[in-house]
Amino acid sequence: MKIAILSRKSTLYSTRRLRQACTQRGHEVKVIDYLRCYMDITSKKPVIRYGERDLTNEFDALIPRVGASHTFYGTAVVRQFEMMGVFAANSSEGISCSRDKLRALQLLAHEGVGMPVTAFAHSMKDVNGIIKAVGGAPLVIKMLEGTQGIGVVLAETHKAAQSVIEAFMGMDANFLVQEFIHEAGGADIRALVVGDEVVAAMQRQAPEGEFRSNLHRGGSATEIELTDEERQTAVHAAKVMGLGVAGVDLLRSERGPLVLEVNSSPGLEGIEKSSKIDVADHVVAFIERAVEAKQ
Ligand SMILES: Nc1ncnc2c1ncn2[C@@H]1O[C@H](COP(=O)(O)OP(=O)(O)OP(=O)(O)O)[C@@H](O)[C@H]1O
Ligand SMILES: [Mg+2]
Ligand SMILES: [Mg+2]
Repeated sequence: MKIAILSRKSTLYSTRRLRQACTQRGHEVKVIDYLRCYMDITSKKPVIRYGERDLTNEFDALIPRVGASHTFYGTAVVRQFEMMGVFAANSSEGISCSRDKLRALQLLAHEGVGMPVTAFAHSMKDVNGIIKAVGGAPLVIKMLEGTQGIGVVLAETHKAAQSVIEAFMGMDANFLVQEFIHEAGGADIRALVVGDEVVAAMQRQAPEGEFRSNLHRGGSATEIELTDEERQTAVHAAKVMGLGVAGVDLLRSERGPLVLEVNSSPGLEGIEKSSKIDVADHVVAFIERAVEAKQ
């Protein structure tokens, strides 16, 4: 097969590993900077160009690695390839869906995927209302644009919750308010879903005195064995988002696994190193099966 990896940089760990896996499994592979793809969307036959090159009939399959800051353009490029009949490991729909965090959580909840009790509001008049909706303090407040744990705040008292929520509202920031899962103990689980199964998992543990387990906040990754329920929850969440490849973040709670979010371009470095599993190989094998089933 001819496979395109849509990525801004061929030197990134995940991009490198995916490229290696394609080659090792006997495929031709090219890394394409999706921000340099341009398209004629008006012609009857979709066209996609990359500098001087016409990519229109070049590839059988696509591995999108669209960065969070380029969702809009990146998904347009993926959509253009899809309209040319190219199989995408993650569809443009799936990527868009998971990137809109609020919408994603609403869909997951609707499909019965467990998650911390989550609420959002717009008006200052409803501050006490949303605090009550999630069961009162302690609670977690998250800015929707945040990443790597930045913009995630633990408010331990009602007063603290009120003032942080009012401050976010005053800045016109988009945020949600969430029940604090105390028993997670500063740890979360990343489950890497490929197709219908969890192929690798890791636990991330926050350092002493911190509740956020993000590796960028000093968290540490270790191997972990998931329960059947955790596996099923992760696979179900990826399915609801419509993603073939997904990093599903879970908390362990007294009422079972709770999903925090679903990532469409999960990083491979932390998880491959801590689990010692060749995740990239699983991704390419999944693409082979999907393309074969389509023919
Ligand atoms: N409701 C919660 N109860 C307990 N701990 C939580 C809760 N929500 C988040 N955490 C902890 O805080 C960390 C960061 O939260 P979250 O993953 O939601 O935001 P983020 O990492 O900034 O966003 P992104 O994953 O998109 O980069 C989680 O990994 C988890 O350890
Ligand atoms: Mg996170
Ligand atoms: Mg994330």
